[in-house]
Amino acid sequence: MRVSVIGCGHLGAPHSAAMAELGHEVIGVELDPDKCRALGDGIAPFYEAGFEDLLARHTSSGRLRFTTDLAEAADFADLHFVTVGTPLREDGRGYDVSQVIGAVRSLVPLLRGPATIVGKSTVPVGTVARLQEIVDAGARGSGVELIWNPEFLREGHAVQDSLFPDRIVVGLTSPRAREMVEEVYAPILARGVGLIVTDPPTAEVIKSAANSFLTTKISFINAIAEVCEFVGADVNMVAHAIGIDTRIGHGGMRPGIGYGGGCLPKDVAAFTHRVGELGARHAHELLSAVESVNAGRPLAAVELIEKANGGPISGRVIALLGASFKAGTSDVRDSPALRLAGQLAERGAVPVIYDPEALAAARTLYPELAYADTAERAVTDADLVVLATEWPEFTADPKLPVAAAGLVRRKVLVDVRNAVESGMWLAAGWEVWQLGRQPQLPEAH
Ligand SMILES: NC(=O)c1ccc[n+]([C@@H]2O[C@H](COP(=O)([O-])OP(=O)(O)OC[C@H]3O[C@@H](n4cnc5c(N)ncnc54)[C@H](O)[C@@H]3O)[C@@H](O)[C@H]2O)c1
Ligand SMILES: O=c1ccn([C@@H]2O[C@H](COP(=O)(O)OP(=O)(O)O[C@H]3O[C@H](CO)[C@@H](O)[C@H](O)[C@H]3O)[C@@H](O)[C@H]2O)c(=O)[nH]1
Repeated sequence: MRVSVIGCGHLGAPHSAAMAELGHEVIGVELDPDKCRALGDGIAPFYEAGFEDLLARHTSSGRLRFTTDLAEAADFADLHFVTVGTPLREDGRGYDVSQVIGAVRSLVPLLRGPATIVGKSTVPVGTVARLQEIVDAGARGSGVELIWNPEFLREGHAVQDSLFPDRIVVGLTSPRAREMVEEVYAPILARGVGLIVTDPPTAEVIKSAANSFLTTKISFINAIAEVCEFVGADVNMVAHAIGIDTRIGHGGMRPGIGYGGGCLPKDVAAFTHRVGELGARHAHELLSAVESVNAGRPLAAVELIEKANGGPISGRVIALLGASFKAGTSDVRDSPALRLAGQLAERGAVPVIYDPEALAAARTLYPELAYADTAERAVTDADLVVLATEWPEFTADPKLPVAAAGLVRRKVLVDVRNAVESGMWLAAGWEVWQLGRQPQLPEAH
């Protein structure tokens, strides 16, 4: 099939490469000329595990190319994915859907014959109905189908999640639209992946509900971490034990500094606002509590760091390992690690940040903070080491605690992601502090 992917950011770029991998001929449309050029040259404009290889393979095979010209894509493709951004509005009151509206409004008059538009951006309920009016008013003839196909991929796993999703959800209104979906995803569906076919408003709510549930689970375990601190219990053990119950499950329940990134914070904020507007009082109360727990996590981390330091941190040099919002990506949008760095700096400490992939992005966003080009340089002469993003090279490489032990002023690790294998740090003489747990001391090991 000939497909276009309009908006080649963290979702659209991996999606375009995944569509080429499925065997389609793909044209990606990206407004940003630098990003567009890099993608066309097979160079990923951001780090995403496995993406650059796939991109390079399909740009050189000729099955995947990129343009800034929407008209070229309109002429070329039969099916158009819309993957542009839906940031939070500046006043925080819901999404800014102007990129989505703008993309569809520009595309529709360019379509010369039957075509299918498949929206993947995350949008508030009611957006598809607005877009349908634009399609109905602007299409030159009949035969332009609009489908909503929310995306569930996680950054850091974008390629894998695009090619091997848990399920595919589509909101559509005609048998022809269903046929187009079945054709474009045929290789995935042939593996037995479930296709959930529903109406557009239900598809919209499914996406908002999924992200709201994920944040609820994270805030739930973080609230329990707070309880554990009061009573001297161990939140990691609690999460492990309750997760064995299959109704609860272990996935997405790692306690820590809270959720960040380009999706969960804005999606739950926008949905909370929307359910409030709708008058869904209980949903509003529930989601407001989820957000409130999350907003309190950086402070909980700062308090733990102060405890580990034995008092105020003003003047302390703090090595901060991690800047991206999670491991596996260079994305620093709404990064809890950088939020924490800001709070430490506000208290007079000197955070020195290292990240294996996100340094350039972090430097651009917060040029006023201090950075180091290696983990070793970041920890040199540090009073404390804070693990802020759970990259495996920090959590699971036994060489780091040994090397760092000889470079720091004090061997104190504060792991605000509850992610390290503490045994290797304890064995190298470190104290290990984690949220919702008692500190672990090397002599007790
Ligand atoms: N990032 C994820 O993992 C993920 C996962 C699922 C859903 N989503 C949703 O997907 C959407 C995109 O998210 P993202 O993280 O990729 O955002 P992003 O900001 O990284 O990418 C959006 C891209 O669209 C481009 N763009 C905007 N208008 C355009 C137009 N008219 N024509 C061509 N290009 C245009 C922008 O230049 C940008 O590169 C959002 O609604 C988001 O909530 C994202
Ligand atoms: O147990 C957990 C899991 C995640 N997080 C944090 O939560 C945030 C989001 O993590 P994750 O959900 O893995 O990453 P995203 O790539 O933002 O993906 C989410 O947002 C996407 C955009 O909507 C959806 O498509 C995905 O299904 C949804 O998981 C990050 O800061 C994580 O560190 C935790 O604190 N504890």
